[in-house]
Amino acid sequence: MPPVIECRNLTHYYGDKPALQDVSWMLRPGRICGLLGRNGAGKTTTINILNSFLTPRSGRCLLLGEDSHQLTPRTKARIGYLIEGHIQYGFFNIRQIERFYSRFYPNWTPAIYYHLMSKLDITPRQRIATMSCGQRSQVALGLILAQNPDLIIFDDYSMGLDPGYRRLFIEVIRDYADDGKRSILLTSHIIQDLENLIDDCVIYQRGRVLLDMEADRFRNGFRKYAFATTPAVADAHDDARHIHVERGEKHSALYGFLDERAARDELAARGIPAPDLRPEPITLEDTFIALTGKY
Ligand SMILES: Nc1ncnc2c1ncn2[C@@H]1O[C@H](COP(=O)(O)OP(=O)(O)OP(=O)(O)O)[C@@H](O)[C@H]1O
Repeated sequence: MPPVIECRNLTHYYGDKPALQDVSWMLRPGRICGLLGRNGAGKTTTINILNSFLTPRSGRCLLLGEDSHQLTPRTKARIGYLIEGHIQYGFFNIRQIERFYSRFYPNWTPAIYYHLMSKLDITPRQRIATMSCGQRSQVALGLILAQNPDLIIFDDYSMGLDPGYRRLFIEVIRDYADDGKRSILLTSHIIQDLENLIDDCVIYQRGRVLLDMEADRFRNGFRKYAFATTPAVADAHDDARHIHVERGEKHSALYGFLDERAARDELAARGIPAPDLRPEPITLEDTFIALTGKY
């Protein structure tokens, strides 16, 4: 099966400042992919190329096999985007906007929309402009899901959502992709939300792909080992091998795709004694911070 999204050697500059440098990755059909990275890493630039707001300096993106800047109407109808700003038509209420949108989409499925709306604490006549930020996001989500797209791209869906709405959003997305036929790309800084959602992750760092792998390999393979700090311990970051040593006051840590034996060998090779080395549990967010840095 051909990829649903394919970014090929994307390079983009704003003036003479590089934002993306030779970035390549793909989203396979039926998968949920998290595009992650610290502030300014290049995620929105990529999304803007995908939705053809931006033309890259070089390289290209294919969406459902077509160039992202030359999508046919048929292919456009198979893609839903949730980008900042959500809904422009704030003067409608939820019923009016549903009727308005329904005319543009051949596969429109109102039940998906109204199911989600039934979970919101709003009155039927309430205008979208008077709803809270989180409620407007849910309306936007409902309007996208009702289009029944094969591919949905969410840029920073979590902005302004409280934990309850974030949870609802995640559950709705998971259910939507449950049949394994729809594909989803999302960006978010709330890494813990993605822990049990994403199948794949692509992590950017300063406009380059730092890591691109199945989330299970990432979740299960990346480990943290703690050991007592001694004078021999110094901070060290080997981005190419994804190995990091963090010196703490009393306890230090080694992070990497390493089993315990490889962790001992790694420290020994660095001249760091660690007789008390022990594995410690690690979350997806810890992993992200270990790989991309705290500051
Ligand atoms: N219109 C622009 N003009 C100049 N520089 C820009 C412009 N848009 C983005 N940049 C710069 O390009 C780099 C990548 O920005 P981008 O918005 O793609 O990052 P991001 O990963 O989406 O960040 P965030 O998580 O903070 O939204 C940043 O250094 C940013 O300052």
